[in-house]
Amino acid sequence: MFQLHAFVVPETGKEHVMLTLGDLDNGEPVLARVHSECLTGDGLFSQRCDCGAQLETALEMIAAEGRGALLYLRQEGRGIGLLNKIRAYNLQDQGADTVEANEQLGFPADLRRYDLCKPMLDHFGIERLRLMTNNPRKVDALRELGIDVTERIPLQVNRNRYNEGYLRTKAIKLGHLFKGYLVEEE
Ligand SMILES: Nc1nc2c(ncn2[C@@H]2O[C@H](COP(=O)(O)OP(=O)(O)OP(=O)(O)O)[C@@H](O)[C@H]2O)c(=O)[nH]1
Ligand SMILES: [Zn+2]
Repeated sequence: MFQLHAFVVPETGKEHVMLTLGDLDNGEPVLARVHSECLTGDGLFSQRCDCGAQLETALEMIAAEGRGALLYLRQEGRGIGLLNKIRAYNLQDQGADTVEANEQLGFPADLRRYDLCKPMLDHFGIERLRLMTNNPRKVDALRELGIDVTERIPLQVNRNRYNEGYLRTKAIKLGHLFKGYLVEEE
């Protein structure tokens, strides 16, 4: 049984969520997922990304350990918002990849920030994480905030014919670490 905690950032009014399970402030590194909002994948079962399956698997892994945390950050579409992500999907349907589509809309490839993770984790006395992610830039961003990421745990799920190109672009252009793509697992 997870506990849900809601946070609000006063400057933006954005509401974020943290799901927790077990005793988190005993000093042992916490199995954690820092997940960015994806309404289409997380809520509407879209198969063109890996978000929904990653969310489900992360929660299953935390449940299996009986201890962990999931930070659900409301930065849809790598920070460009839902409408712009749908515009980006349209451009991708016309041949652009996920990075080119962002650029054609006038955005950088990834606008996300992870600053708010620090006060959310501090609230529970969590200092060290075993982070479930394929994204080394996420690990770096958390470390720069002073969060001790003791381990990166791969979260490679839901590769299918609809998201093959998307996952490949993430490996080649965004540095994600996937087995079986250009960039091998370290
Ligand atoms: N702009 C844009 N955002 C996308 C696209 N596909 C998924 N997203 C968003 O990307 C975010 C998820 O990012 P990912 O790169 O899949 O994953 P990550 O969180 O950086 O890395 P992992 O921890 O390995 O999952 C969510 O906010 C999605 O809404 C896309 O084609 N364009
Ligand atoms: Zn997604």
